[in-house]
Amino acid sequence: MSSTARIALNRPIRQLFDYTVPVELQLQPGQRVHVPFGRQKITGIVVETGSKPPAGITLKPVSYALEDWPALPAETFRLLSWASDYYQHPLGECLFTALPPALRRGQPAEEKPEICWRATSASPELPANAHKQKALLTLLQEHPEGLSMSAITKAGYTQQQLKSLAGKGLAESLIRKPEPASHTADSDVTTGPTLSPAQEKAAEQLVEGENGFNPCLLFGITGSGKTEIYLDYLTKNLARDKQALVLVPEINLTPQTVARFQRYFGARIAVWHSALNDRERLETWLKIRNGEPIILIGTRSAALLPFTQLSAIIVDEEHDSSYKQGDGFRYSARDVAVYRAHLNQCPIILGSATPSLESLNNAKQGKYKLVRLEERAKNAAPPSLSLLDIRSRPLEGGLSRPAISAIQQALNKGEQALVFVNRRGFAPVMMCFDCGHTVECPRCDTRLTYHRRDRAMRCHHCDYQTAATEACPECQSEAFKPVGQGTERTEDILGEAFPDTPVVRVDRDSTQRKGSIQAILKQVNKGDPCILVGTQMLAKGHDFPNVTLVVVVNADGGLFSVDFRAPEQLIQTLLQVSGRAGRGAKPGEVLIQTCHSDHPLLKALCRGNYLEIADQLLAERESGLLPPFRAMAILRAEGNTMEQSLQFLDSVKPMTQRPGIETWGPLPALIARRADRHRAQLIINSGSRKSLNYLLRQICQHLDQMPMRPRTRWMIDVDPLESG
Ligand SMILES: Nc1ncnc2c1ncn2[C@@H]1O[C@H](COP(=O)(O)OP(=O)(O)OP(=O)(O)O)[C@@H](O)[C@H]1O
Ligand SMILES: [Zn+2]
Repeated sequence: MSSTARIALNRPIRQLFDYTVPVELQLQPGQRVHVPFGRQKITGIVVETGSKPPAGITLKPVSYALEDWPALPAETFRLLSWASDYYQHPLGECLFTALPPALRRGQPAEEKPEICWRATSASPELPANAHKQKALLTLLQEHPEGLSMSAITKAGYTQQQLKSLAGKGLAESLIRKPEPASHTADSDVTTGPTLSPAQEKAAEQLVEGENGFNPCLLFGITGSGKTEIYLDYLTKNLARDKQALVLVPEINLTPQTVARFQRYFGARIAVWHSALNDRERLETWLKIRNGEPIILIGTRSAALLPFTQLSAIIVDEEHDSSYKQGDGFRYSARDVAVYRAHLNQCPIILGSATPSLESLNNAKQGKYKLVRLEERAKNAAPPSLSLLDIRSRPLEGGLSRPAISAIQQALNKGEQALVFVNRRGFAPVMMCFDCGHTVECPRCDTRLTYHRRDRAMRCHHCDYQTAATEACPECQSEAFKPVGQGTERTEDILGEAFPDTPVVRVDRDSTQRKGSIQAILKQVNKGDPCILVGTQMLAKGHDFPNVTLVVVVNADGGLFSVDFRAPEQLIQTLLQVSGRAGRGAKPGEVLIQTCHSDHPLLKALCRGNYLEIADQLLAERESGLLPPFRAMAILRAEGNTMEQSLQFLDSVKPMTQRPGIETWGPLPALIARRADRHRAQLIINSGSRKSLNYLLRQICQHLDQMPMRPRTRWMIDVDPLESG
């Protein structure tokens, strides 16, 4: 009799599928197989073999195995199974996130030779108006080694244009073999500065104590040289044949970090982030799966890759909210990484100048070792912070006189200034001063942001946009004006105030083009006087030695939010952006404009003691029965009407009425309507993680069996970062 296997598919359903296994196939968990599913044949992953098939059903057989080894080795498989249960996300989708797109589609797990294109020696005879083709031909001629199709499209040309050239015999294809993985010769590798005594002490503390699982929270102020510590740690402790994972919030923003790692480890460094193409992903994935001694620097999803020799993990800026996936499989890469270190019995370093309250609390409870670094590298002093009350001051485009003159002084001294604005676009609101009309998104409960550069009104919550108008669309009045500050507006004001100084804007809009952030960083790092204007993109990890002044245009956004995490996030952002000042030889100054200069949180911020603030916030969380003192999950519903969403959650609520569980709601979400979906939420809290997990599992089972009205979607968010 043939045996059976349970297979996970890449489908959003909490269900596995049984198949018979032909006798000649030896299957093991984690292996990729091809299976019939309905009328299709699709890729599946073996979860269990030798399982008992349900009685009375004739099973279809597995078609074949895609390879005779498990794409997901045992440790990765266990990690993802744990995550599936912890986050209540279907196992199939969890397992498939650990595969590169090519392998999800069922392509072979091997590096494909790459098809490249080059110019032939034929003499060009192109029509005079074929400008694009001519330009493409020139590009190909400049690259005799050949260009891949993806490089050609990235340069702005189409497949059609290439085909035309090939049709005329002007371009030809060639096959380029993947380069063999080069192992770095020792001579390529340099080391960095010697550690300062304070860094030395921290580095020693990191390795003290037990081998094996040894989580450390490296709490080092901004500019204290945490990256140097990571490098030193890996140099001394990572064996030459082992793998390490270095998680970073956003790789593209800080290309210098990768460059620093490469200086130490040369070709051992690989990167993993969303801008890689399918081919690059497959290549890196294979190296990791094959156990090559890679040090992988990657964003969120790197935490799920199939390492087989993992023996150290570093999570830089561990407080950063981009570690949490916001939709689908809502995992926290930081928390998954901690669990993974536990599975591997290997050390993990969580580093930050503003650690999350979760991690600080773990340190307080002795679960993590707290290692502190309280001085800046290179003898730089921490920046001095002060509040600028703007209630009674005239503002010019959101900037007060003292802020403008501080910028002037910095520029006079040949230094750079950074102005932080928490919104992109020109202004968050357009308002008519005659009839009071404001322009709202037709699909969301939000106002449209005015983008003057593109003459557009855009919703930052859905993809809606419309042309901007000069007059009020309601009463045609000319008194139709922008209200509030966005980066574009601040950029304009600064350009007028300082006509002889370059003003560089850094936000999602200005950095969309590939390479633009690199160009910006290059300009700033030349060190000539300039003014940087930008969103929290500027707060993250940058090391600009000549920035001595940071101005925060308005700090008040997070002070009165209903989201319980808002104060923590506000303080973290303000301290991180402040930390960009005075990292070189010259001292740094930070001016924070606010209408609430007597707010205790902001006053504490100016004393610069993050631990004091964190303790205060932790005390508030404890008395409010909030995380990290409670385990929290949110059941969210999205329906065609708010009533429908609330009713749905009301119908689930009775299931949660049991000892040890508290619920809040159901209530409409902070932005109740988004892209025409009406959103409501039920917050579920428990003092016991286990009880919460058990309850969530029951809720999922119950809801999976419920006949649902079409268009009412529900999802569970465990350890949510947004609760508004
Ligand atoms: N021991 C040292 N000697 C000389 N320079 C150092 C030393 N350690 C670090 N530096 C330099 O100090 C600067 C700040 O270091 P780094 O970027 O690692 O700080 P960080 O702690 O990661 O900061 P942040 O949290 O603000 O991003 C860098 O330019 C780095 O090269
Ligand atoms: Zn919208």
